Amino acid sequence: MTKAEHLDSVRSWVVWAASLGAYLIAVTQRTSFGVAGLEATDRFDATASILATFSVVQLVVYAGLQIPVGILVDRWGPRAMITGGAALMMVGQFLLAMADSVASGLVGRFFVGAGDAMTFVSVIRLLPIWFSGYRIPMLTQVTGMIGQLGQLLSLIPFVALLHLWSWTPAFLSLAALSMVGFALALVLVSNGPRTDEEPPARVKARTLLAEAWREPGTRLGFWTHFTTQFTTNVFLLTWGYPFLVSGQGISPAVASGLLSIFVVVAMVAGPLLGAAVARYPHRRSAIAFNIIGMIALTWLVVILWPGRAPIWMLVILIVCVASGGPASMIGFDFVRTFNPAHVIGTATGIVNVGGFLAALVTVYVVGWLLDIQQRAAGAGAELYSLDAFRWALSFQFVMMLGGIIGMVVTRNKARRAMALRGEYTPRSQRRQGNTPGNR
Ligand SMILES: NCCCC[C@H](N)C(=O)NCC(=O)O
Repeated sequence: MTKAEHLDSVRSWVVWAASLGAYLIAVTQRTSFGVAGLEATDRFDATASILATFSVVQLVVYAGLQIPVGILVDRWGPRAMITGGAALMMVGQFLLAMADSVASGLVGRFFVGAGDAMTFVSVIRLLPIWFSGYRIPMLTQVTGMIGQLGQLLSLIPFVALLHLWSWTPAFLSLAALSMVGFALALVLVSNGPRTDEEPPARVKARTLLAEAWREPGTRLGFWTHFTTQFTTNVFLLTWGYPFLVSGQGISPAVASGLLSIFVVVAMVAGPLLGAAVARYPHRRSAIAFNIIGMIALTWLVVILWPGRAPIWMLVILIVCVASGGPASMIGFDFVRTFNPAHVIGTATGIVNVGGFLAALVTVYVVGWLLDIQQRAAGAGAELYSLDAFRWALSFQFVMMLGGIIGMVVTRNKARRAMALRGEYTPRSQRRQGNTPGNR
């Protein structure tokens, strides 16, 4: 069979580069409020919990919109969603630039979270439209990896502008940056040539969702994303820094250095995993299980370590936890290979909820476990003691176990479905040689 002419063409690379630019800009918008925490405290006269509300609103909006966004990507195509997302982020940052009360600031952040939620799923949806299958695992990894560099735009030029020009002009420049993302998507991104596989225009959202969810490969992707990604988010978004500084007694400067290992691991592990998945597509779940095993084992060692763990052990822990981010992209590869083209957006949205949902639950429960231990210990007890962290962070094992059970059950279902289609032969029935292997 000859491949379609548009696949892997110059146009494909242009579309990918433009959509990647729009995603990188979305990550900049996503991370900009986090680096403006002190200025936000002044501007809104806010307490720590009000400040945290801004992040929670954004995360809840992001996770809550993944499935509707996935359905809309399948209905309207990725281009409309990326341009729409950039427009919403532009409005959100403009509102935030002008906001002088917590309520108006939260409305701005709501728009930013909504626009951000529309971008990643759409960019991932473009890959099977424009590229041959063997390239997609690597491009998926590189998309995730380069997109995360948007965080550097927040950390360096945006922080500089904030100090140089103050709140309103700095956030207005972010609104202008979203305009660049909007123009890139409008001019250079295309949904590709029409194919016979496109659904009738008015297919019901419920039908798309049911079709995507019924496919065990989608649920395998969801549980893979859920289990691999959440420890990374929990560490980076909330509990890693206090655990290192207050629990393990590491200095703030060294703790920040340790957190930067996440960027290095993403850069190295992303392409390695992309190459491994492309070369051994039938071993994707085994790769994910191995990474989850390494994360669980290193957490167990650190939690059971008598006293404070040595720094080399903390480095090993962070390297393993950080590899969960790139490993989570395997979830999207399951979506691509198990689903028909017209539900890939919806299925990608479902999968992308996994890691963020697990992180939200874990962040909350770990905080609650720290609080109740402090209350139980009586007045004056330390909130962030090492022993309190040991118990609280052990909750991650519960989530990991739940995720692993989900992965095993859905993998077996996916294999059974494939066996019925003649695409998979169980190990026990495999004769040497040419039988389809496992997923
Ligand atoms: N190199 C790590 C990239 C992790 C990306 C992550 N798995 C993900 O799902 N991201 C969604 C997003 O919107 O950024």
